[in-house]
This record gives sequence, structure tokens and C-alpha cells, in this order.
Amino acid sequence: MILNLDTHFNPFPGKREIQFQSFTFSGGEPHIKINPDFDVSETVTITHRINSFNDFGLLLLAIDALKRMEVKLINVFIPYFPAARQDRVMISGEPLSVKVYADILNSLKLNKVTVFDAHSEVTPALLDNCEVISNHTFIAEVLKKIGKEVKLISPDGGALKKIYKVSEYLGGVEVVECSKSRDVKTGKLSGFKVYNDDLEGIDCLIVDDICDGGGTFVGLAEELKKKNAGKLYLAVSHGIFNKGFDVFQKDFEKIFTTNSFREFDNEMVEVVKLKL
Ligand SMILES: O=P(O)(O)OC[C@H]1O[C@@H](O)[C@H](O)[C@@H]1O
Repeated sequence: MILNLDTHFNPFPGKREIQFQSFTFSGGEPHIKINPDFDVSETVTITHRINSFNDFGLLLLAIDALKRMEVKLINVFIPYFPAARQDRVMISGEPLSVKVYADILNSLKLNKVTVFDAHSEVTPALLDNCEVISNHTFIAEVLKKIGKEVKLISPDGGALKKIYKVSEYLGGVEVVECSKSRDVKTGKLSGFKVYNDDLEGIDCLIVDDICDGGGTFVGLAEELKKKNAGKLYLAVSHGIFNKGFDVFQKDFEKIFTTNSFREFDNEMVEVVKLKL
């Protein structure tokens, strides 16, 4: 049984859905009422796209309601895990945000928590009974859509381990390693480096987990262009795109993402819908 808290997001098409009503009280608090017309002895999988604290709150309320209805086995599918990037304390005074979310979920004794393309190994290490869905089939689908040979571009050291696994899954597509620096205090990016001088006319697919403002990818695109690379494509599992898409217009042919975070309606972007 599936409880899709975000009614625009259904990664389990065809599975029976539990009906519910959710709304926000006038004071701003989320609320939910789950219809009791289902067999509580079955496992229930809650799916939710979390991009605000209220979204997380609604998830917690739904878990509590199901427990009170005596559902014993509850799975949760949160494709984009909140604060996954706040996985270490960089400077004193910051919280270890991802652990705050993980601790709350762990306290609820869930049967399974599934996340899609975890930012780092920290999220699955912190969560009890965690399953991570890799980006392999997403990237394979992207390559099919591009329909020609590309090199895979790893934007930084953090993405390397994952991109080599993708390359292996795809039968050994060549990987180009790159690096960048980010100022801990200001978040400003600089010093983009591409460790391959043989990119003349070569089409490139940059692969990463998250695109937020896009600075990483625009900076990298400029370096790739200096090496006369061919067409540039970007594939990110979780699209936030907080600065919109105009920033990519000059350098990129197309951007691929999934619907793990939200929906998109822009001709530069092609969305591969998540299906489990
Ligand atoms: O440059 P923007 O898009 O803001 O940020 C995205 C980058 O920041 C990292 O955490 C992500 O893994 C990605 O490399």
C-alpha cells in the first residue's frame, strides 16, 4: 500500500494508494486525516518530496497517524533527503543538520527509509534501515536521450566515487576528473580545473547529485569550453535550480534531472520521472 503525500509525485504507479486529506491550519501547522479503509496488516510505504520544514512535519504526522491505526511496517521513500549537504560541521556554531533529521526518523523505528542518490555516505550511515537507490538507471536513460557518445565529467572529488560506479554500470564510459574550491565562509566558488587536455570537439555530460544555484556547472562549463569541448549536457539527480535556467542557456545544450525535488516546465530541462 502506498501513501503518496505529494499527490503530484507517484514513483509507484499501479500500486494501491491510501486516500487521505491534508491541509494547513490557520496558524500554519500541517494536518492530515488518513482514510481507514485499508488492511493495516499490510506494509505501508509513504512517499514524500521534502523541500520545506512543513513537508517534513507532514511526513512525521502521517507516520504517527499510521502507527495509531496499528500499521506495523512503515517504509518511507524520501528521494531528496533534507539537509543531506549539511553532513559535517564546517565552522563552529553550525548544526549537523542531516543528523537532526536522521535522529528524528530513527526514533520512529521505521521498517525502511529509501533515499535516491544520497549526497554522501553520511546520510545512509546515520539512518537506520536505509536503502539508497543509485543514479545508474537515470544516467543510462539520459545517455539514451542524448543518443551519441559523450565523456562523463565529474565536477569535483566528492562526485568521483559515484561517477566511476556509473561508468562501470554503463560498460566503461570514459570519465574526466575535475576540481573546484568553495570558500567555507562565503560559499564562493573558484579555481575550476579539468584534468584532461584531450576534449577538442568531444561532447560532455556533467554528472552530479544536486544542482542548486548552478555555479558549479557554469564555472566548469567555462573551463570545458576553454578546452574546446563539444556540446555540454548536465545530469543532476536532484534539481533545485534556485537561479532558474537562464544561467545555463549560454553553455549547455540540455539539462536532465528527475522529479525528486519538484516539477519543472522549461524547454532546457528534460525530466526523467522516478519509478521504483
Ligand atoms: O553549484 P550549485 O549548483 O549551487 O551546487 C551544487 C553542487 O554543490 C554540491 O553540494 C553538489 O553535490 C554539487 O556539486
